[in-house]
Amino acid sequence: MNDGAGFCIHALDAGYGSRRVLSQLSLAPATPGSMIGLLGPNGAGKSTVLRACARLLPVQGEVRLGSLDLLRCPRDQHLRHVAYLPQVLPQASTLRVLESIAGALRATRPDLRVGEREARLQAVLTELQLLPLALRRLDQLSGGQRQMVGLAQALVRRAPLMLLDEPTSALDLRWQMLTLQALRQAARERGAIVCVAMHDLNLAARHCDRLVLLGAPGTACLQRGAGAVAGPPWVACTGGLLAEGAPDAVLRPELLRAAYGIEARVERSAGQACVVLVERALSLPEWTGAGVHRVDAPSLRARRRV
Ligand SMILES: Nc1ncnc2c1ncn2[C@@H]1O[C@H](COP(=O)(O)OP(=O)(O)OP(=O)(O)O)[C@@H](O)[C@H]1O
Repeated sequence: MNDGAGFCIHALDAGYGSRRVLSQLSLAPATPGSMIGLLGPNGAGKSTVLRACARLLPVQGEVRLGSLDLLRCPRDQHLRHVAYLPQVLPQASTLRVLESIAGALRATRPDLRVGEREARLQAVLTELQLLPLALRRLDQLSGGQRQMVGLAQALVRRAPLMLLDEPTSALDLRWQMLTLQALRQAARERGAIVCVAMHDLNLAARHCDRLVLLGAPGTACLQRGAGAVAGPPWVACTGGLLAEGAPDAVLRPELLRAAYGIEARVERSAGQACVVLVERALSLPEWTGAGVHRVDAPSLRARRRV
């Protein structure tokens, strides 16, 4: 399915009305079969990157999958190539799990024969161990169970590019592991490119080939200057791309401090994966220094009057 096409984001601008969230964001190209973890604190813009690539926001810049221009290609082409899983859980409707996954596949791949659709449905339910829930109604599932159904709706499409927004946020440890194994498998066996926003740094370190770390807008950050490839020397900047590269190049105490405002140690597991141990949250002045946006009481009152 994937013709060897890399995923590129170049000079991407995106935001909401007059609020600019991403400014000239460029990332190193991702190769087929790779898994990229999108990291950063709340509000850094991870969802905005994914929504921009899913064409859910007005954006400027370039997003390509090989030769395909994902921002301007016909909608059906985009649907065929990109599976997007939003942060919100599938709606708690009276649909059965099986119907909701089948419906997602039918809507996005009407070209597939019935037999192929059935085979994919069976495969995804088996892989995610969802068979016991197949005939249950969505409005009678727990939050984590519905999150797994959302993941199944995305996986069943077998798109060459998968964009997933915190797919493990509501899951227990076993389902977290099953989810990441299924994504890894999609990358390894089908050559899919998987881009996943996450808050669990240790899961990201263990499963992703490459990490992209975004900083909170309005905070003082460190960046390697133009290109922001992970590694010193760091220079001051505000928000945006802090670092990208292999997990051990990105998960470094000074970068975690700049991005999240935490003091952390980074150690190695027996399998040599990075393990982040958070010691404490920094106070705002410690974290942001002079870069913090302060809103004093008079200016807040003045804004309320407008
Ligand atoms: N619909 C919206 N309208 C206006 N501003 C928005 C909207 N959605 C998000 N934002 C703002 O855009 C910025 C980036 O938000 P985004 O949801 O991309 O962050 P995130 O990194 O995914 O955060 P989180 O980890 O909390 O999900 C934030 O400052 C947020 O307040």
